[in-house]
Amino acid sequence: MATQTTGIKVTGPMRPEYDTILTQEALRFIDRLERTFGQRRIELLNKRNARQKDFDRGERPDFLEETRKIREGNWQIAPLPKDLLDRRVEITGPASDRKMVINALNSGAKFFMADLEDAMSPSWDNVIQAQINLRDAIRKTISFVNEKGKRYQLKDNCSGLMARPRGWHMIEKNVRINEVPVSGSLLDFGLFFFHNVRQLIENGTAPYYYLPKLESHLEARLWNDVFAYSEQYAGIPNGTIKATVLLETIPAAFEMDEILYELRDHSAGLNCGRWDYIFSYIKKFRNQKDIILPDRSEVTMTVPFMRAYALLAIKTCHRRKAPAIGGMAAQIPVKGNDKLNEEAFAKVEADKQREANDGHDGTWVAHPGLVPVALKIFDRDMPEPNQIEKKSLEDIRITAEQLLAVPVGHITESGVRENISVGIQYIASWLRGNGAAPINHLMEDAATAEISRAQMWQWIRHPKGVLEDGRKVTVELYKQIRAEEMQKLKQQFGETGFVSGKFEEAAGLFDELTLSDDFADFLTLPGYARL
Ligand SMILES: CC(=O)SCCNC(=O)CCNC(=O)[C@H](O)C(C)(C)COP(=O)(O)OP(=O)(O)OC[C@H]1O[C@@H](n2cnc3c(N)ncnc32)[C@H](O)[C@@H]1OP(=O)(O)O
Ligand SMILES: O=CC(=O)O
Ligand SMILES: [Mg+2]
Repeated sequence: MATQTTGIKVTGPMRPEYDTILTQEALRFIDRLERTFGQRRIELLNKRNARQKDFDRGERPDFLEETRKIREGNWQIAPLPKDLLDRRVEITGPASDRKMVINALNSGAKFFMADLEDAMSPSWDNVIQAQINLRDAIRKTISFVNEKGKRYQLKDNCSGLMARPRGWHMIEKNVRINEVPVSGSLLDFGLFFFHNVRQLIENGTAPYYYLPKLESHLEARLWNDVFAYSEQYAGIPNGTIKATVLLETIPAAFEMDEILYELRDHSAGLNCGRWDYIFSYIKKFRNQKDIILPDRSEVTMTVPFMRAYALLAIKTCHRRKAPAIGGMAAQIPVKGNDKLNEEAFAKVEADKQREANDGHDGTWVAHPGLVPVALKIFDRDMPEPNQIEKKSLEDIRITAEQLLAVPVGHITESGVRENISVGIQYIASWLRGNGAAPINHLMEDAATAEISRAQMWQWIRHPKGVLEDGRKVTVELYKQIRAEEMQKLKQQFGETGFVSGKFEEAAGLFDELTLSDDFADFLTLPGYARL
């Protein structure tokens, strides 16, 4: 690989093994990426801000006139490599948790999406431990011994691997060039690529990624250019890297074709990231007087705007011969309560059944116990490796109005309580270094917590933020319910657990996110300053 002296510096602590990831050569590559692409990243983030101002003035997104030719053209993505043809079940989990990485790869899922994004709190130790874990997993040397002496290692036939780097908005403050933090996305992508590209190719696969939170095809173009540059740097053919874009923001829903087109040499399709998508709907339209969402529990995949987006993703992908992967049901197994457990499994099953019927080519699960549930449905209803040829959805037409349709529903006191309590509990977990948390028997990650805090912000300020019993959601009501919910948490966790669990700190951040008139783009931005 090329050499060049650099001004890149690691300012985070170096613990055992960190020097095997943060090598001079790897840092040189990150330096090249940052110097080549860093400025474009900032410009694209500025474009997001400008677009938000349009939405705040009442504008609604629509399909772009300037890219009509791409939407109407007859092109396809490059043929998929053999191991990406069948993705019927993918399991996800934080890449920093060594035991979980092994369990995920042994789970029977086709792929493990190793998360360096919303299921992983980006503490320095998590960021580097994740890279150590993935490097060892790819070389099949990974092992783990738990407190009882149980040894974990990989089975012979384990899942394929995909990595999800942080989104374009995140920085890595512990690696700097001329004192300026590098992009979290480029660091995560780059370290994984640098250390594993050769080994992955030797294993008969390649570097595969999931790309989160894209808001436009120009952001996809930036990723594509990063991929092409990296392939050249490593001396491997263009198109070796493959990436699945998480279709999880409202503006991106209007640019599905364009995103696939930009990445056509590197595309492995789209995934319906439902939780961020709901968050994006609230965030983008938070200042529009006719748009408001009901309780989080009522915004399911069957409400019209969510349904429209999933169907459009399948239709668009299949027209371009790309896979359309489904999303994550929040239910996880419930230990020690058969009835609740059965209900949770039934909900996941219904979700996966809907996805298979609609034409998705595979789906996500949050827990190894759910792999068989999703497998059973896709094995039965998708005997072929995918449904790209079978489900064109040609007769379905999705309009801009359908993508934006405001769902009807209720805002309730229990919805307010749940948002406050779950939001604070999740942020506390995140501040403790754990970005995926089971709360009230549901999987919570940064995206689900974003919904909770964004709803509170909007309900307080929006004229229609009124409870079904007629009370307006106000700052006073928020403060009263927050105090009551904090009291409950104190009782539940005890005085010591409450203090060590960082609940006060989390509530402070939740207050800031809810009460400040400036809506924070992501909770992980002020959160990261506290890590
Ligand atoms: C909106 C989005 O971005 S979705 C994608 C991001 N979200 C995620 O990736 C969440 C992934 N899921 C998880 O992290 C976990 O399942 C949680 C946090 C929700 C629940 O975790 P736990 O409470 O530890 O689950 P539980 O106690 O049932 O674990 C039982 C076993 O399953 C394993 N396990 C649980 N979830 C996973 C997983 N996703 N991958 C691999 N193994 C897992 C545990 O390691 C544990 O193993 P052990 O029996 O060998 O000790
Ligand atoms: O990343 C997945 C989501 O639902 O958000
Ligand atoms: Mg997401």
